[in-house]
Amino acid sequence: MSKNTSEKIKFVTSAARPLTGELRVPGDKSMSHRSVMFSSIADGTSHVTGFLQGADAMATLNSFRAMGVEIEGPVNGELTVHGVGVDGLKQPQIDIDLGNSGTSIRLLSGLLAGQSFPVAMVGDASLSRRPMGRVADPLRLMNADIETAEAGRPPLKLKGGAQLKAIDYPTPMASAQVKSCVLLAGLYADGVTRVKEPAITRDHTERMLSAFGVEIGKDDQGWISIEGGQRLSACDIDVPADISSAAFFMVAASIVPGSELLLQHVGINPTRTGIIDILQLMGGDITLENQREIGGEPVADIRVKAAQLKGIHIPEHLVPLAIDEFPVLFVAAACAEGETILTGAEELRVKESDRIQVMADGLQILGVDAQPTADGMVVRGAGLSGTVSGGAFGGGRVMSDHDHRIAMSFSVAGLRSTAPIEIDGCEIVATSFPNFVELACKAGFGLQAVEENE
Ligand SMILES: O=C(O)C1=C[C@@H](OP(=O)(O)O)[C@@H](O)[C@H](O)C1
Ligand SMILES: C=C(OP(=O)(O)O)C(=O)O
Repeated sequence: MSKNTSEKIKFVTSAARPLTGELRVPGDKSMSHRSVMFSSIADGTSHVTGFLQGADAMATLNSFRAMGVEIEGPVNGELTVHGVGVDGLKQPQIDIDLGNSGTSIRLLSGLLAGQSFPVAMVGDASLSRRPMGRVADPLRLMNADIETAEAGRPPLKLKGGAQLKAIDYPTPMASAQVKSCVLLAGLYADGVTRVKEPAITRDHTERMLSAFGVEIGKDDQGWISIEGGQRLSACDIDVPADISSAAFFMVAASIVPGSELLLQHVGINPTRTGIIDILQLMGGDITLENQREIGGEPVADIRVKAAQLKGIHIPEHLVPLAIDEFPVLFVAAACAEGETILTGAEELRVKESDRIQVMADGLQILGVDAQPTADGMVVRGAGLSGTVSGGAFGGGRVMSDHDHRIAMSFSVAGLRSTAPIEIDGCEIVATSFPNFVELACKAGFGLQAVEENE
């Protein structure tokens, strides 16, 4: 598959065999972004291994290069970053282009709000539709001069030169990006900045800042605190495989009878393991092996065997812990016996696409009874026997809406489809999982990436 996202690629599924073997999916996207951000503003030279060489993390990396940071690599996931210190970034000569990446633009707004220079951040058509008021609001409370386009959308313009002041900020939504934005701005603020979230979200910012020597507190009321003026000391970061990428294979091996896959070296931070909990509640056969801790993050090999899944009402407290996995969980639900109900997941509507609507549209095209709701979906599963001889999906042509996770989720649906599924707009898969087709085919998928002539 091409990494050039300007080429149009469609995926076409075909007959699969049971999925077997051992594989390592690419590095965690959230940690890859943070590894570059934090090592760039650290004192000294940091080494990163396991870095995700996907378009989103590369957008973050290129923005620090544009701000004068010398970065060697990535070569085979290895980077050497010559940190410039918290006050060493330089004004970029161009607008920073963050492509498709919400994490990049939202974390960078916090990190750059306290710099002495102005900066403008832009993105692709999808990012340009996503809400930025959620970061602009707290940053304004901290005294940042930040401008958004109409309705709080990108581009984002930071004037620079503001002396930030510390705030106490209860985030209105469960969002690690908003929490991280405020904490990173807090690094540049006078006093102690505190953030409290309505539900626990991924804590890679807190863990990785600690690894760089920053003191981060958390009290028993859930307030996370950071004192401004701290410096970061260079360190080495080993990024484990991304559980959000492993999720496609967890569902795939669960729904194809006779499958058994071992997913190696996957990050199992408890703020990310909602996918495992939900699949287990549905009857999935998933076990963790060789659990260990690497660089302050828990890691394991994950063994997944085929199982007859059953429908459940997904507990709402698991929603933020599996927030990126719902597109593929809807595919699992379509193969389960009975009804699966998702509620409390309205955040899915403001991701790279409206993941509730786009998945419901595609599932309906494939013959699945999937009803979107304001904050989730109701999916009536086909069970093991399926609609036709083991199939849970009919074939058809579905849209990814240029959303990487939707494209990969419908590829997983192809494993239990009675006819080929054609998925449009799959060049976007390169944002998080550039070698998806190669690994999927190695495991037993029938999947082809085809260049589309418009
Ligand atoms: O902080 C992060 O790295 C991320 C946080 C989540 O977004 P929200 O903060 O919008 O929930 C998640 O969906 C995204 O893929 C990565
Ligand atoms: C939501 C996602 O990423 P981001 O917000 O960084 O674009 C994702 O990868 O599913």
